[in-house]
Amino acid sequence: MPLVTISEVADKAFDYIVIGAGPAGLAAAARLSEDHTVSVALLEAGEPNLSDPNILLSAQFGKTFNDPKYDWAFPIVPQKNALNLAPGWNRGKGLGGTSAMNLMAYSRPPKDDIDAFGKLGNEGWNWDDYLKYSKLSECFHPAAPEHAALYPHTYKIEHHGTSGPLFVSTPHHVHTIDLLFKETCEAKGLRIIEDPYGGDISGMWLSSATMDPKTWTQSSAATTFYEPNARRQNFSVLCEAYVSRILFPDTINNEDITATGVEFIHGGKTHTVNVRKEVVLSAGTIKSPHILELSGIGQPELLNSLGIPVKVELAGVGENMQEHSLANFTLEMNDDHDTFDKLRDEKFAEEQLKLHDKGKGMYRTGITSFAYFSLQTAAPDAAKSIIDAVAADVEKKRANAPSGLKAQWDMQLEALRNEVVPDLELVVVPSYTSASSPYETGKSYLTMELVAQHPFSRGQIHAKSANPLDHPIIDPNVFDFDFDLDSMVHLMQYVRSFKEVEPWKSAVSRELDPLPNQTHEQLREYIKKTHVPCWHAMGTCSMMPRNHQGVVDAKLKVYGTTNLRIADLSIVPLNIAAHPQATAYVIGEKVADFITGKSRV
Ligand SMILES: Cc1cc2nc3c(=O)[nH]c(=O)nc-3n(C[C@H](O)[C@H](O)[C@H](O)COP(=O)(O)OP(=O)(O)OC[C@H]3O[C@@H](n4cnc5c(N)ncnc54)[C@H](O)[C@@H]3O)c2cc1C
Repeated sequence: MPLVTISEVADKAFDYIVIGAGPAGLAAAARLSEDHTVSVALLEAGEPNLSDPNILLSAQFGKTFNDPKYDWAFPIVPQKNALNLAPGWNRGKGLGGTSAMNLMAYSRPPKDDIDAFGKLGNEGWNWDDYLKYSKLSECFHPAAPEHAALYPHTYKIEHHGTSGPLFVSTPHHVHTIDLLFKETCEAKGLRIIEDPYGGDISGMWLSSATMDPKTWTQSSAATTFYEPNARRQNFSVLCEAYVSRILFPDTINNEDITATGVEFIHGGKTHTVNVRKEVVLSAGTIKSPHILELSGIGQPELLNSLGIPVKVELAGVGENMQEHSLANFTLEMNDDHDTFDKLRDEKFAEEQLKLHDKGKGMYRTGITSFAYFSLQTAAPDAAKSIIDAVAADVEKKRANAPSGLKAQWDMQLEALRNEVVPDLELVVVPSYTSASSPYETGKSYLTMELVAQHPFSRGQIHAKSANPLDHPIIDPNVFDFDFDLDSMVHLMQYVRSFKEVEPWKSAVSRELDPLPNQTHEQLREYIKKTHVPCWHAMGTCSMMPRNHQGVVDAKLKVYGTTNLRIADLSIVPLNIAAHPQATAYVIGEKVADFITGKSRV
């Protein structure tokens, strides 16, 4: 059914109600509505934003940032371990959720990271199962001949789905810089990965992107799971429907409670929609715990203090939040490369736009070069003492930590000692981002993004008040463990050592940010001052046993309820070494099977 109006939803009843149209929510809703005998309503707070060139056209990264039409732009609390700075959190609003504002990199985590979910007490969660579900969504396209001629693309077709609805293809890329990075990584002794989508990502590889290879436009959850199914009569999608809470009966006894419907705000008025079978909460890592708390599910002390009647006591709601922090390392290059910077020239950009209409030009460009490796690779001499230091820190913090967190930290320490599991990431962004030096026309720049993958620090997201329109209080608590900062400094020193080898040595003209020859201490300050979130927060409704401070069980059912599930990145209990959209799609695919009780893999 095309987008519906309020009169088709308010006071009506549906078999399933899904809250939030991100990759997980839309995948779940679309899969459930494949059964024509059931009715599915999806409520999304944002606008449809369909066919919007600000979203669809690639290589204009950041175009939708901080614009309230597309972005929640959540504020966070000042970070005490990072100079009290508070870099805001972008999150997508509208059909497609954050997949409609993301940078399109498509990556899967390493096998160990997914197997870790199972080890935390979640039966049925393991790499083999993850890969099968991931392939269900994927429609993989190898590199076009014009790209394959310039760069040695490799892939293993057995790692890919070829008949799913999500286009995954090799975008146009800055092959001169991708080759430079590849050869430098080889010179540094890193492995070159033939295909990183089979659970082994340790080394350098070229990424695919969620991009339609026919139109060279962004494949978001909206183009993947909404548009092709928009005519289904049993699939009702209402936009600008801001969910304020999930409804339960007023009187409760000691039994698990059953959601009767959902309350939402549309056009300034509060409405209700009733549910016959199940509610799926897919409002993302920030808003899902918020909606749970507004509905009376969470920590009783907090809910009482806000005047929200307690329906289910669940200590883990809004806790265990883990975000990747990112720091930039900007370089000026000697030679001319086709970097995004060229699009700063309006005339050139206009020409490229015309070319895009013909399936050509720079507006097809994606971010493609990645490398993942262990701490031991980046800092062979210091790794042991760094790991001993974080182990000692964990020991100090254990006394006050819940049991689930202790189990996570133990697993993280084990993974850190295992040189096969990647801890650190480099992303090559062919663009200028320096804050300390002015941009010079005609020059080519490159930014290495540095990201630590498995932070030990844990943050929180909690309701600020009982008013659903108030943003929740977000405290990522970055660098609470010194390890999270220190490992990034070692990563930066490792990247700096690239200049000791060819071809990097001859290709880079100078380091802009941070300035050259800075000490370890100066780099710490640089990272504290300039770090930004990598937009990968997870864990606020963690899937773990209830007595380990879990919020959902292995079938994503919220503890203490009979018919409320959560399907989005908030359920991931331990952060993964990956950009997470592929995982959000997997969660949406899986929840549909949990609900129907029929496995499609
Ligand atoms: C700027 C940016 C760049 C990124 N780049 C990449 C990348 O290149 N590759 C990658 O893999 N990942 C990337 N990510 C991350 C990835 O896009 C997200 O992790 C993923 O979309 C999360 O999916 P989700 O379904 O959990 O939640 P979301 O995609 O966040 O979806 C949640 C949806 O719920 C809606 N919602 C929230 N509250 C309410 C409410 N009260 N009522 C109704 N609806 C509500 C939201 O509007 C949204 O549509 C990026 C993220 C950002 C912010």
